[in-house]
Amino acid sequence: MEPVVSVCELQKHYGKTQALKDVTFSVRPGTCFGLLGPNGAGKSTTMKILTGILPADAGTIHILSVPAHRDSMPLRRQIGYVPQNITLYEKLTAVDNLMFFGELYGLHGRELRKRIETVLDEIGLSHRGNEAVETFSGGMKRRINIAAALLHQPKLLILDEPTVGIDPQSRNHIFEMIRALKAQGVTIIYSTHYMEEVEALCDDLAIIDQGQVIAQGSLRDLLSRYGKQAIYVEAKGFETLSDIPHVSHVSSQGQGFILETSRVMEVLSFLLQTASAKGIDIDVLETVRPSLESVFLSLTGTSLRD
Ligand SMILES: Nc1ncnc2c1ncn2[C@@H]1O[C@H](COP(=O)(O)OP(=O)(O)OP(=O)(O)O)[C@@H](O)[C@H]1O
Repeated sequence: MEPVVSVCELQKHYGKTQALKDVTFSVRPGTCFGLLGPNGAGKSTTMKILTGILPADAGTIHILSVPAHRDSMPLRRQIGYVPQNITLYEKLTAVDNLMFFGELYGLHGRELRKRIETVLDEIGLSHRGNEAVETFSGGMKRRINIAAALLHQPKLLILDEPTVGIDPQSRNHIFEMIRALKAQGVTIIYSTHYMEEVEALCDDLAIIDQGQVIAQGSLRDLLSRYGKQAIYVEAKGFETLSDIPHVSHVSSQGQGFILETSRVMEVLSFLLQTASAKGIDIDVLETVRPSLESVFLSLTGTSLRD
């Protein structure tokens, strides 16, 4: 199947800062594609170029098989974009805000009112539609922003870090809404620096760091290609166990340690035997499945949380 979005060798400078260096990726129809990277990696820049807000210095973009130009209005109407910063009129009600955004997309009258009802229901805020946005929590405002991007029923929804700084309830609503949209066939591009969000939502992803895509593929592929299996151990006196065979990396986590290894069974058996021989009490010993954290670490040598 033709990709919904294909981005090829995108480059962007801000003055002397090179924000994007040959960014290339493609997004399959009806999937949720994660753009994962730390602050300053180039996620927002990529999204702004995709939506036509910023020009690229070089590279090509095809959206729905059509070359995307900044002034291509018919194409832009197929895209819903939720920027990182909330853009709402605080004094207006949620419905009046949505009226304003709907009219920008060329919707009017009964059709617009119906769409407003539907999107408010989809984001779980029907009961607050007639209240001023200034009375809403940050998470509720973010949900209204998402609703605004959905009024014109885009085929492609682009969300730039939609869960930063919001409450867990709004985050759950956003997750549910993304899953429902995907089930309706909408293609989603979702940027985040939270790995657990990519693991929960995305089919495919590109890991972006310092303006470059350093890996991309399905979540399953990346985990099996780069993810490390590991063991978590909590034991008083564990530090006295040096030189555990087949362990490639040790890091502390909470009360215990994460030992990365490709030979889980051998390391488990070594730990049990040595602890018993040295009289060390093991409080917790469990295997840890490969995570995007370990993918990022093995690709960049640093943690995404640094
Ligand atoms: N308007 C601008 N002027 C100058 N430099 C910019 C501008 N916008 C972004 N940059 C720089 O470009 C690089 C990429 O920034 P971008 O905002 O795309 O990253 P990001 O991955 O979205 O990060 P964040 O999660 O912090 O939003 C960074 O080095 C940033 O400082």
